[in-house]
Amino acid sequence: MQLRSQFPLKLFEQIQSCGIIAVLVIDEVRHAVPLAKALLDGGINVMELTLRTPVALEALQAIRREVPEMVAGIGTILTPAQVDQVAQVGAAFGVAPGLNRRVMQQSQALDLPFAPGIATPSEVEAAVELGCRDLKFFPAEPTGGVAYLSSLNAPYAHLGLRYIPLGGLNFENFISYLSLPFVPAVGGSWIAPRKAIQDEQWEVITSNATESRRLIDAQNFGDAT
Ligand SMILES: O=C(O)C(=O)C[C@H](O)[C@H](O)COP(=O)(O)O
Repeated sequence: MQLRSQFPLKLFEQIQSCGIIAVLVIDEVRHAVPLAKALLDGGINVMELTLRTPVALEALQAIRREVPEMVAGIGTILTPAQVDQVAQVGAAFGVAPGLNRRVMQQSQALDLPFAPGIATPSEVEAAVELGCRDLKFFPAEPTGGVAYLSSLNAPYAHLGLRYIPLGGLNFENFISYLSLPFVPAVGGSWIAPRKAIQDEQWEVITSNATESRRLIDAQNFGDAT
């Protein structure tokens, strides 16, 4: 079985070389641009704005306009109609906490790079059936972390699946995931928690990003492709 990445090579390489997708819950559109700049200043150029707040799509448009170096995707995509909206505003990619066949098919129809969420073997197999090679592992820590993911992937190792773990990651644990050869990047909200965004703590966010990037650079990871 030959699976193709849902992500075009350039996008995959951008995600892999950043190593971290900053997950963001944004309450006010005016926070979008300073937030994106704060992340960039700390060396993080991949972000996911979640559709948990109504301003996410407008925030993404502002970032595309004013901070074009930022690779901005959308998360928490739960319906095919949301896939349409996300593709229309030019998101770089989409993700969801879970696997929804209709959402996946719509993203394929619209050529929106999309990684569905998986946490069990049955979900992995459903994603594989839909032709997915790139998966989001969610919620990573409560499900069993690095040991669980290694076990989960073992029967599928010949398929070359790649996982982006999210859920419960922080400064202490995210590096351990990146040492797995089938993990090109991780994601999470530890760099820019919702409260820090609400309080406009841009220097804190830059410093969290810088520290996270420093931890990655201190390792010597092999090529995870
Ligand atoms: O809704 C989505 O599409 C998501 O991407 C969910 C996020 O991955 C997690 O909410 C991040 O979890 P924390 O880092 O523990 O806050």
